[in-house]
Amino acid sequence: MTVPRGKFITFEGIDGAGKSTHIRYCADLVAARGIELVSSREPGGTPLGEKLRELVLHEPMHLETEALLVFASRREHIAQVIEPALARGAWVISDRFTDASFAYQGGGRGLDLIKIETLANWVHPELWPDLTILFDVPLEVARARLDATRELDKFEQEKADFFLAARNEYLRRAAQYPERFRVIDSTQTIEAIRLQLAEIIGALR
Ligand SMILES: Nc1ncnc2c1ncn2[C@@H]1O[C@H](COP(=O)(O)OP(=O)(O)OP(=O)(O)O)[C@@H](O)[C@H]1O
Ligand SMILES: Cc1cn([C@H]2C[C@H](O)[C@@H](COP(=O)(O)O)O2)c(=O)[nH]c1=O
Repeated sequence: MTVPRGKFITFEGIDGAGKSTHIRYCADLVAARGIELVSSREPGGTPLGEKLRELVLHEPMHLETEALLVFASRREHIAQVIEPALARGAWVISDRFTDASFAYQGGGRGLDLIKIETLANWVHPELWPDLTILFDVPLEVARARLDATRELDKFEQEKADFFLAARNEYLRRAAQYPERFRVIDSTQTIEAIRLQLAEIIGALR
């Protein structure tokens, strides 16, 4: 008997938008349907990917090196985690994927979007998420949430212009791919966001 392929769901948003807060909740929604759920993140998700994450988040580097490293981490993540899980019918929720490269390396750092498109076509020509949930929030709100919590990494220390450009690129992609993206107004309460998420995840078959 052939197993139906699993669903690939990605969570996106600028740092502090609130995506990580909702991953466990969505994972539980999926698991409650009796579906195997794999929860992962980028950069990272594999032992090598986590080493690359440390470099990307903490070492200064050329913007193209940064782009190449996030795609190297992604290649490993797809080969070791995402594809095997989808093939056995599991659903995968990844905290970020290639839309983050468009937003951060493209929007934020100003890397030519054609180069990111080229890397995406090389690394995952056939694979795109079935659903991308974009947690959208004004920069001031995201910053206030971050400042209240932890020590900031290299990206989180970027200036307002970086995040404005990253947010704009996310919104541009959401408008370009409306069939894949769902945009959540992340200034709402956690409870209100959960209600929306339950509807979105519940509709995914
Ligand atoms: N809707 C919300 N209302 C109020 N506070 C929130 C909301 N969502 C998240 N928070 C709080 O904001 C902080 C940042 O949230 P979270 O870590 O989920 O953001 P994130 O988008 O995953 O950030 P990063 O990408 O940097 O990991 C946390 O302290 C969390 O409790
Ligand atoms: C996948 C990906 C991520 N980034 C950046 C975005 C964030 O600042 C960090 C990841 O940290 P998080 O708090 O776990 O979300 O990495 C990036 O610049 N490019 C990417 O492709």
